Amino acid sequence: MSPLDPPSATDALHDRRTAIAALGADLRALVEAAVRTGAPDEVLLLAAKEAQHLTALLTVRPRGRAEVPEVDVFPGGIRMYSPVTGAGSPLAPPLQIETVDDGAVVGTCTLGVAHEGPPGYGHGGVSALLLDEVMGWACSYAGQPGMTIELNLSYKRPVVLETPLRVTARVTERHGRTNLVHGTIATTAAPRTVLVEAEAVFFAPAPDQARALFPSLRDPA
Ligand SMILES: CCCCCCCCCCCCCC(=O)SCCNC(=O)CCNC(=O)[C@H](O)C(C)(C)COP(=O)(O)OP(=O)(O)OC[C@H]1O[C@@H](n2cnc3c(N)ncnc32)[C@H](O)[C@@H]1OP(=O)(O)O
Repeated sequence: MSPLDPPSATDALHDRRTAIAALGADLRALVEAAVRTGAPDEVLLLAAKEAQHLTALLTVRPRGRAEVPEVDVFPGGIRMYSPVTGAGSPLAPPLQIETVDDGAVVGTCTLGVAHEGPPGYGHGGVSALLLDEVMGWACSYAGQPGMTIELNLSYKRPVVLETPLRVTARVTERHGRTNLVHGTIATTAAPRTVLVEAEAVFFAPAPDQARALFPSLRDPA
């Protein structure tokens, strides 16, 4: 099975993922509203109280720092709370891994004002986040899920907010457990005009290293 194919889910798992995604979508709308609001101070203070109430509501059986959520398929699969692809994460655009195009992994997303760097444009660190993720997927797709050990970016043109983006990555060379990966960000409307280009090195940990790094995984090998 390709790491891009979602595994079949039970009804309970499907329902849980659906509920997580619903909360994530509303939290993202809330974050975007919060960074754009012109509401008066008293409304901000009222919203802060409501946010405290929501935090208390959700602070029930929180998972441990390194615990892999039951709803996830790790590595190389669904990660509901990923800050990049996670449908349940208020931090994620979220980026959708859509297709494998001639050996390259392609993801799409649209950045909001919450991801702003220069006014009207995406933060350079957010571009790095998107590329790092899709480049990691390219390694998984090539059969070696790994961790980034080097990431170099060239920012050629600013990344416009509220514009559908296309992030691509492909493994260009493999040396043992090390993969060299090339990635780009463009708009979906002009996929040949590269806005950001990246070269990265990923390392696929050996089974012993993976066990030490991810002790909560059942079979990291
Ligand atoms: C189950 C597996 C799961 C995989 C994870 C899926 C994540 C999915 C999430 C995706 C999210 C997106 C992705 C993320 O966000 S990943 C998060 C960001 N990345 C990290 O946190 C990685 C931090 N680094 C490490 O933990 C260790 O370095 C690792 C574990 C990777 C290797 O450990 P260690 O160093 O002890 O192993 P080794 O001594 O055998 O070296 C191995 C080779 O690597 C070379 N080298 C090492 N470091 C560097 C460096 N800085 N620059 C250049 N090269 C470096 C080294 O020379 C050697 O090469 P060679 O001599 O063989 O040629």
